[in-house]
Amino acid sequence: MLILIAKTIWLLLPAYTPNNFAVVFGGGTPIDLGKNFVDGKRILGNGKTIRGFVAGVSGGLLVAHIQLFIEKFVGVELFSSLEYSTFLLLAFSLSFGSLCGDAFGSFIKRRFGVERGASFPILDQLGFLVFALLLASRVEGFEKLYTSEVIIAGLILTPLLHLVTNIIAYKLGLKEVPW
Ligand SMILES: CC(C)=CCC/C(C)=C/CC/C(C)=C/CC/C(C)=C/COC[C@@H](COP(=O)(O)O)OC/C=C(\C)CC/C=C(\C)CC/C=C(\C)CCC=C(C)C
Ligand SMILES: Nc1ccn([C@@H]2O[C@H](COP(=O)(O)OP(=O)(O)OP(=O)(O)O)[C@@H](O)[C@H]2O)c(=O)n1
Ligand SMILES: [Mg+2]
Repeated sequence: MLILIAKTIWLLLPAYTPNNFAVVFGGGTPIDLGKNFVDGKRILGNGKTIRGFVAGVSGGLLVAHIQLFIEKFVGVELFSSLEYSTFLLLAFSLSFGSLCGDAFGSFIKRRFGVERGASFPILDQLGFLVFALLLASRVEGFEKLYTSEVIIAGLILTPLLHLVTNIIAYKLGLKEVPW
């Protein structure tokens, strides 16, 4: 069970850490350039910035490469079981998909009139992961690594990890809210 948990977190880190890097390095021009949707509300809001998106995807790719190095060092064969080009596509799909899912979550929250920064349970905790996995599922060899056990474990673990890391971020003064 512990192996499955560690394997799941390991395999999902390239989808998790973009959110962390976005918090740390985000800010500046919003992705929606401050514009409103047809309903008169912001498209995404000020919580989704271009710098946060770019830093987040880059951070996810960086973490994935550190993981690849660690795997080769300790002799674990997960990401390192893939051709490098396939690994790169998988890491990019997870990172890019994660922040696209995060942005889509913001789009939905704005449509419901939920203020930027307000909590929207389930969507906040899982939206990014669903997008990341959907995009990554198109990559050859995905199902070899992301088995149904890993995906189910990820869907259960992620809300808990999301809560814990948001509380850590709030305590570190990186976020105004602990969610
Ligand atoms: C390279 C390797 C091997 C590991 C690097 C992992 C890494 C860089 C972890 C840092 C993640 C962390 C704990 C950050 C805390 C402070 C911080 C910057 C938080 C900011 O993010 C908060 C929040 C923002 O998301 P939001 O926009 O949706 O509100 O982040 C959301 C959290 C998630 C999406 C899930 C995050 C979960 C993790 C990053 C997993 C944490 C890793 C462990 C508990 C260690 C387990 C590792 C192994 C090998 C089993
Ligand atoms: N593409 C992104 C995603 C996140 N962030 C930064 O990370 C913080 C936390 O992200 P999140 O909780 O997803 O955004 P919220 O501020 O809660 O905005 P929303 O209500 O739209 O989710 C954001 O405030 C923002 O500073 C960013 O700059 N760019
Ligand atoms: Mg939020």
